[in-house]
Amino acid sequence: MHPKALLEACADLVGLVLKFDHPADQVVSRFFRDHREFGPRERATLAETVFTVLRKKLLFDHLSPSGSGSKERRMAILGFYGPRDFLKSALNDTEKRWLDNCDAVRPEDLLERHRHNLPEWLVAPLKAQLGDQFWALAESLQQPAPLDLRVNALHDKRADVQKELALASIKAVATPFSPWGLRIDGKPALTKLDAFARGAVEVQDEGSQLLAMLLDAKRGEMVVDFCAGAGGKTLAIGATMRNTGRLYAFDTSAHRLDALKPRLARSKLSNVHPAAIAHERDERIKRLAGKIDRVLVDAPCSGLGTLRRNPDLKWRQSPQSVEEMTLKQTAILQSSSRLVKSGGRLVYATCSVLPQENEAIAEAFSAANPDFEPQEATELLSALKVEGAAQLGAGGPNATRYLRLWPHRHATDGFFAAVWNRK
Ligand SMILES: C[S@@+](CC[C@H](N)C(=O)[O-])C[C@H]1O[C@@H](n2cnc3c(N)ncnc32)[C@H](O)[C@@H]1O
Repeated sequence: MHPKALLEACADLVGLVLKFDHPADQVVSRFFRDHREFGPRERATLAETVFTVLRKKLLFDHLSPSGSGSKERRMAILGFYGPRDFLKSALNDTEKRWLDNCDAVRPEDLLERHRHNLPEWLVAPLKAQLGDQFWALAESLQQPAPLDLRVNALHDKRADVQKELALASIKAVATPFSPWGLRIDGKPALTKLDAFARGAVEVQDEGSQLLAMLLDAKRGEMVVDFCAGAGGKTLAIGATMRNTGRLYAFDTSAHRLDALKPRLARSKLSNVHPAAIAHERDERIKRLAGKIDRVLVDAPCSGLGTLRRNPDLKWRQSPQSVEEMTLKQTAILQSSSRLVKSGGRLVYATCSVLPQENEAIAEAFSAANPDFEPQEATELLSALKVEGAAQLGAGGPNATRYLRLWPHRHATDGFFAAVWNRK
């Protein structure tokens, strides 16, 4: 495709995404459905360009007024994903000079907000937690996330799948913490691979894999994945149960559970029972009260730990939306805890980096429920032979109690987990 046409398409898509009417990944998918003319490479350019614009929006808002053409076009030029000479062949002389001037701006001459590209309300709680490390986090949140796979340990060995991928010219390295994970170079078309079709691999961030491990579900148990969504963690848990026992996958969104079905078919798991529930106090939950060995609550959250993948969230969330989320999280954790039988395990997890959605929810739950004994999450992972598990804790006074994963420290999304055993 001609560079000029591709840049124009990038500008159109930037314009659509910056309306913030819908999540960016949905806007991008819809654009591709409506424009079948783009091949895989052009799609990659389009998607990465808009995601770069979202990641560096404050910087680009600062640089773009000095340029010419529409705002969408200026933003698309600044965020363009591809070789500079290819981009320049789509620009007029004025735009080329402007881009050279923008490229020459030195980071040290920029204001802080143009370097971290985060909304102010998010900066304070992150600095309070991280101190100087805040800048390492801010930098990592402006990069694309790596592509992680989970090998279905029920049928395949990680080393074998790694060799199989190498034969398809896909370089994959073992993830440092999860024994099931492979980290891929680039973004190859995985769905065409036999390993994908037969359910040997699923796309899943290493951090999500560690959350599923923490539940430590065993053969023959009764287990609930309370907020199962499209079942990323459900599939990992079903495999640790060696396809035995009963694993309920609950979610209030039947639509999300529908996306679990083809994945379940590929995985060959037959112990998973997806069910849409009306809300966290659904009749089904009451009937199972006190009968479940292990419950995972992968709670709905702000998603602010996934900004590498969903950079629009930093512009779509607000202190109010986070506050509303915490009410939901408290209610869901309390209700789902009723399922846990005596001696059973409860895991609360989020992909947020905010203490309000994490430690605050866990501590309030512990205070209100003395029959649930907090466990040391990193010690549980050490016992499961996760190498370097001690590095996965929160640091400070709760060094081992909570799992706290960070993009800049662990190369995973930002995740939190708390674990209790019921007395
Ligand atoms: C973080 S996502 C789950 C992701 C999923 N566990 C995975 O690994 O792919 C949170 C899920 O909670 C669901 N949810 C929201 N409110 C709920 C409720 N009251 N009870 C159960 N699930 C709920 C949402 O529909 C969403 O799918």
